[in-house]
Amino acid sequence: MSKPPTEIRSDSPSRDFLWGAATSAYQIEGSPLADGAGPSIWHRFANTPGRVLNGDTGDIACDHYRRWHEDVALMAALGVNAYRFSVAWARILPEGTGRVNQAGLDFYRCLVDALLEQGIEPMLTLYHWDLPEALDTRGGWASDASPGWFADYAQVLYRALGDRVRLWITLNEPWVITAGGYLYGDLAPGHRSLHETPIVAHNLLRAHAAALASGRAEGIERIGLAVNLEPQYPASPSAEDIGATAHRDAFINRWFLDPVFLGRYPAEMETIFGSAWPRHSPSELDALRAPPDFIGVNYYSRSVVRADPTEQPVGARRVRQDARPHTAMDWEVYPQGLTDILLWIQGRYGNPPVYITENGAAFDDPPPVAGRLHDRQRVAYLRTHLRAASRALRRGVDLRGYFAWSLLDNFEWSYGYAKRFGLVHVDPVDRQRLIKDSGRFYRDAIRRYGRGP
Ligand SMILES: N#[N+]C[C@@H]1[C@@H](O)[C@H](O)[C@@H](O)[C@@H]2O[C@H]12
Repeated sequence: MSKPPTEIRSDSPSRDFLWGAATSAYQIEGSPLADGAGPSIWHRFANTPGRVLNGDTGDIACDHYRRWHEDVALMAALGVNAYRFSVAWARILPEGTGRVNQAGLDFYRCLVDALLEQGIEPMLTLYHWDLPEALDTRGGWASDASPGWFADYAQVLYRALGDRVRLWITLNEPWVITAGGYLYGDLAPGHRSLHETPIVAHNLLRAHAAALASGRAEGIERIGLAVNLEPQYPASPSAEDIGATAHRDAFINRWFLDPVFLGRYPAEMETIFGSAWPRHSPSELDALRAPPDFIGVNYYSRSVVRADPTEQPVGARRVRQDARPHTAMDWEVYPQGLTDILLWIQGRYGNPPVYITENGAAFDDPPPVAGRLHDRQRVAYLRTHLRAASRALRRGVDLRGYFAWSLLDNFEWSYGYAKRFGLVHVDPVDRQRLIKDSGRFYRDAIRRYGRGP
């Protein structure tokens, strides 16, 4: 059995360092229309032929909607003291606004109560990509009304669960919501519009600010924003590659964090979008200033960047590092990038509290044999990235916790079930769960380092 990480310590600035696992509603729950729930854009998108690999959908997924108690027991067996999950908006408000579906609230209340009974801290993500279909027909995130819809939805949840849930996240990866759903079109709702993209991004930032304000009014004290961060490194010292790297860094890493912390967009955005970039007044920009109580960092890999005018709209492309290992997503395994991006946050935004809200890897796991699944590559990925997090901790980053992505093998969006990130294997036929070696490794790491003195 692999040794646990040798460098993670529990003497983080906050003694209640959280060791968790993360999931999202559409990726694990199944039963998307059960008990009065309305359809989401992912229910429609996945059931549209050609949108998802192998025609996979989240109609069953991990069947978590019916097996949630089993999964809470799994978490207890792993020894996690936190669990990050998302709420399916359309279970709570089937039409997106207005009528509340009590059965939806009851599901999440039962889940939260079961977590608390096991001493597991819930971290609730309000939005993880599954907009109610009813709101998409009213313009979705491109609608000027969308921030208000989101703030009202958030208020329903704050009032229903605010006495039990202490850690909230407004949006998961606004960059992916924007770029995947409205620019590149590989994610729901599948738009490909250069003009719509910055409008959506602006509305998401307005929505985050509105949900933060709504939470403050309800006495919620710890509200974060989860962002995908990918450190960018120039492929050469040439001015072209350095310039292209700065553009890609603005596009991926600073587009959303600069407005919420600094009240301004990166200067590169206007160059990237050209005439499609809207004119924002000073008051509109200042209204975006809504610093979260913590940043959720979703880290997977880095990019080595070369200038490429054919790669629009950024004019830059990632250069594959063939000499290094890659995951099944063809992402370079680069643990140092996690240390670097945590130190970047510390320096740029004044050392805010940070949780690593997602870190993990898809690999083509071997099949289970005799009740064991030896996912050695994932064990190595976790060990090296936990060490990378520890290096940032030792340099004063206010790191409060680490959430492995993911608890379960689950629905990987447009890849369907072809990409598996879980600490726990989910049988594709009967959905039986089996803790992988990586889950055992994580459990040992938590035992040895997570709850220490
Ligand atoms: N791809 N990939 C894995 C993982 C995805 O499954 C999550 O839903 C997202 O928050 C983020 O993209 C990361």
